[in-house]
Amino acid sequence: MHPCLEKILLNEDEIVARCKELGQQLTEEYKHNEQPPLLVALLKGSVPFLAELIKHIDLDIQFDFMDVSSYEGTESIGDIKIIKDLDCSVKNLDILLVEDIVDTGRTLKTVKTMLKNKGAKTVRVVTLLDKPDRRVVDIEADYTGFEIPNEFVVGFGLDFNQKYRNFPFVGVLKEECYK
Ligand SMILES: O=P(O)(O)OC[C@H]1O[C@H](OP(=O)(O)OP(=O)(O)O)[C@H](O)[C@@H]1O
Ligand code: HPA
Ligand SMILES: [Mg+2]
Repeated sequence: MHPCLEKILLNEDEIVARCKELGQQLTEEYKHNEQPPLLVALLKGSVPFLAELIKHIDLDIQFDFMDVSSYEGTESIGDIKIIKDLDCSVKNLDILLVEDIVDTGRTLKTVKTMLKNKGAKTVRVVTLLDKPDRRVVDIEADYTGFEIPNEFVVGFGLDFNQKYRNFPFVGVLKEECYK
């Protein structure tokens, strides 16, 4: 195991199995919709989750990316910066926002409001991880892979200072590696 890891919280098989369940659930939820949803994934953390999830959605979906940033190291800085906006319009579309983690909830709340203000018909959220103990704004995902305790996690897209996103599992970072 990597020397900066305390433990593995979710292994690859568990994550893939949960993505399959979520994909099947989303297929059911949207299959009678007028139009398939546009998946909007937030760079960079949600990329591995998006890649796994879409294999299991049996609909003619499309996806696009936004890049917003609010973290320096392990600290949420509160102020959400847009680094890259969507390439396409969301007007009258059913949007499924794809996140790796909902932590304080600030990113999700801000992006959800932005998409609604741009005329999205509906905005729902699917997240791989939810850390409810850390929430500072009132927001919940519609579909959640796993609820996790209040520990700083890395892997499957999640980073510490841009590192460890490529781990095929989610692990807890040792405090001595970031404090
Ligand atoms: O609920 P919050 O406290 O807002 O935190 C969650 C957000 O923070 C992280 O993104 P970050 O801004 O670090 O960008 P990244 O995806 O490129 O790592 C993570 O990927 C979520 O998008
Ligand atoms: O626990 C986390 N790990 C990595 N990035 C994050 N962004 C919010 N929470 C986390
Ligand atoms: Mg991050």
